[in-house]
Amino acid sequence: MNLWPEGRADLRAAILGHFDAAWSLGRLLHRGFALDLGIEEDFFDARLDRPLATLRLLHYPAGSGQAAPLGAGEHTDYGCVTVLATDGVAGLQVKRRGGGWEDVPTLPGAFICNIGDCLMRWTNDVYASTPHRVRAPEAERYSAAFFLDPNPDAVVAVLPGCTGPGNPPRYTPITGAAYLRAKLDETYAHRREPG
Ligand SMILES: O=C(O)CCC(=O)C(=O)O
Ligand SMILES: [Fe+2]
Repeated sequence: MNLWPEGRADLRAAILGHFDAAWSLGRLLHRGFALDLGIEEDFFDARLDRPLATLRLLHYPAGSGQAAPLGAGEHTDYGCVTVLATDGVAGLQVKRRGGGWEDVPTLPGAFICNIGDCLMRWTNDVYASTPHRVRAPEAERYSAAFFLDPNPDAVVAVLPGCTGPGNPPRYTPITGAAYLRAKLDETYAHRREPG
């Protein structure tokens, strides 16, 4: 559900416009992924046309001197791909496969695109979701993260080119809706525990 501030129709239009643009970019990226994975270029189109997508608008207060060292702890995103726009204030770091954190540079006009856990599952770990975190920024920081999960009824089953002799599927097929529900249950399990 969207809650909009009153009297700011311009904000609503800008945010909905950004949502649509990020969604289009996400689908376009999937055309590239499909070509890379050796499947039909439009394979993901019909699986991302009613997606479980979220645009999260984030604000990090200036953090230097605060007790909490991080703006966001280490995590991977759940979905297929995340399209992130930032205001250019540094803070985001990605973890290299070999370990070690690296600052993500700001390129004016560019988005930061992260592979998420769902695409990792779909590709049988051929693509890896990127662990990342946000350092408490020196200055106030704004970002907008668009998370693209598949359609609720899309079946996320290991893609044909990502499995074969000696490389069995590591995951069972699951619908987009069941996948996201399981991820959210995992994340918020502590909230349901008694006490
Ligand atoms: O604010 C950022 O740069 C990243 C935010 C993020 O990783 C997330 O919301 O999942
Ligand atoms: Fe993230």
